[in-house]
Amino acid sequence: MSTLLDAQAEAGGHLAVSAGPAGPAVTDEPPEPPRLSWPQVLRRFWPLTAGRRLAMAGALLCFTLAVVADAIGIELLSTLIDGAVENADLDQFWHPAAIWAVVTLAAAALTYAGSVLTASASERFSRRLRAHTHDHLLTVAPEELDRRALGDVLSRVVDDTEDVEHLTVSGAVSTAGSALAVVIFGIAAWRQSWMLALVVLAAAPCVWLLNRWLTGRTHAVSMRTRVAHGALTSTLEQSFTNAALVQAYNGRPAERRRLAAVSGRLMRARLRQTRLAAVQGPLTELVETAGLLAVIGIGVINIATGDLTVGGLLAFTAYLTFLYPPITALGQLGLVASSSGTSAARLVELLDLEPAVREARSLVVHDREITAGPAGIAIEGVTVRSPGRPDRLHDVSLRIPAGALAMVTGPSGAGKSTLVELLVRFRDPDAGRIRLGGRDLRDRPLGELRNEVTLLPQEPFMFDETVRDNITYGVPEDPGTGPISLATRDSGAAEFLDRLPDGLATQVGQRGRALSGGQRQRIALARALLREGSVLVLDEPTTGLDPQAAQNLIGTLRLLTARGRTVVLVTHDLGLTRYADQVIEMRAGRVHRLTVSPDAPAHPLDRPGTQQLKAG
Ligand SMILES: Nc1ncnc2c1ncn2[C@@H]1O[C@H](COP(=O)(O)OP(=O)(O)OP(=O)(O)O)[C@@H](O)[C@H]1O
Repeated sequence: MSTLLDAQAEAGGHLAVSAGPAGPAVTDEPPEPPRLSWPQVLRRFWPLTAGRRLAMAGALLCFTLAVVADAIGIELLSTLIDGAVENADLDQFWHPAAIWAVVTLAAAALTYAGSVLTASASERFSRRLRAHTHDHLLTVAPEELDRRALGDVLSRVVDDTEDVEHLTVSGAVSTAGSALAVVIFGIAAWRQSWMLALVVLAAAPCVWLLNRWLTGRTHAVSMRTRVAHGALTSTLEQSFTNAALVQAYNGRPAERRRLAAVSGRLMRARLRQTRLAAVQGPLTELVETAGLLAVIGIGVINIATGDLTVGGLLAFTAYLTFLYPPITALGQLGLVASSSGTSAARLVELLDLEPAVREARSLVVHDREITAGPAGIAIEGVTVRSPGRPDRLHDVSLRIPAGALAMVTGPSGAGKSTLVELLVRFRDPDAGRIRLGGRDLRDRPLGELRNEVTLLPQEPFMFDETVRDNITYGVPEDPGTGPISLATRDSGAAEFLDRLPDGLATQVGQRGRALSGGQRQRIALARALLREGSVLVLDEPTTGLDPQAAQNLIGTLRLLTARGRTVVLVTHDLGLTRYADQVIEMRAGRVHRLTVSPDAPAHPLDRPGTQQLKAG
């Protein structure tokens, strides 16, 4: 199987770079995908708002009504100034004041309702998008995920989904709300005095243009911040996951330099971002103050000519204060759209990764008569290509009878793990086919196939749960104590379970750190044995086992084959091959030699009377 070192070297990754004498070389970040425009983001992600659109529309309605209520409040301010204040008459105070209080209360309630509705829609959208992305990534070939920096993948699933939400749900609602607020306040101001309304509306483009100008500058910096942030996460992730190697090889100084380099980039980008943000506030305030002074100046002239009342002028200044926030928000729209558009592109890149294999379009069974047949495996002319390199497998044909114990051996890189990947359909062959019980693997529902063919991977993967949870992983219903005891006995796990502090309830820790390598191996084996599929594929299961445990494992596997299960075991341990019914020796992607024990079960497709199936 290709190793981590291979994968990292291929990806131009951490280890490859750190090997150089140049010191703190920093990995090149993969090029960022081109940013998506807002309409593109909406087209792509709008379907995920299904079921939330009513809440979004409700929120927009609430915000709009709140703006109308605010505009009525401003009108009432004008009435109060020109009536009660101008004439010093308390009688003219109570009625408008009461209405104003009610209207303000209504505006507050509407704003609250709008915020709650938006949050409910946006949080549910985020949850759905994260689940969708997570689910999709689990259909992608595991090696495709291994190729990428984990930190970067996590940042896309956690952070970029938030940005996409912003553009699709909360940002969409608030932008529509801001646009409506500008229209409503604009109309209300126009009704008071068209001349002052023109002044107010003339100031609006200035605020908008200023924010747009700043946006362009901020975008480049925020991109740099984002990239530097991703590099920092990846560097930390690689340092920590390779901590044992770093310590054993005195790699701390190199890691420190690497971290200093990426941290420095993040620091510089953040400082630039802060400087720009610090300029934005005062500049906006300057333009707003200029607008306010213009309104007051022209207002004073209008009051002198009798075209405007003091209340009217106060109303205008209030309109200005209410108008600028939505105008500013609209001006910053470009920034939000561009930074979220970048996030969306990063997310779409993950979502566009092709699943390793596809469900069959038609699950019609062609070989009806053998669907319930034994789980013999027929590998027919299978080739797996690797661009620019020799074929990983080349025209391999094999038959493994149901109930046989087949061992696959061969030097490193011979194609053993590639064969395993094909049997569990982590990928499909580029040519040829594999049949199980007579049916092409591609014609079976994936779920059914994965229940039928159990894989024991080379690496004993562990979740940070209890031993029991790890053993029963992937079993739909709690199997109960009996089958678990049987699996732990057959795998040899029972031997050490009693010595664990809480037996089956012991927490195994991150990646099973609380267990030894051999213990992890046996728990993984128990997990595989607990599953009831008719084929068991084991990739180097004896690594980490002592000779006695390896012998016991063979005994267990022989028990399984006696019960009719087919076992394919990849091993470098040639001492084990004498227990096999078939030994398949691979070399350079081809079957070099096939040794069949005389006692080996016959393949169902080779039995007389089943010849027609070969044609099917
Ligand atoms: N993801 C990959 N992309 C391209 N080529 C690959 C990939 N993984 C493996 N290979 C190549 O395919 C060939 C077969 O690799 P494979 O992992 O199947 O060998 P193996 O016999 O299992 O080796 P080992 O005993 O070291 O695990 C090798 O030449 C390897 O470099």
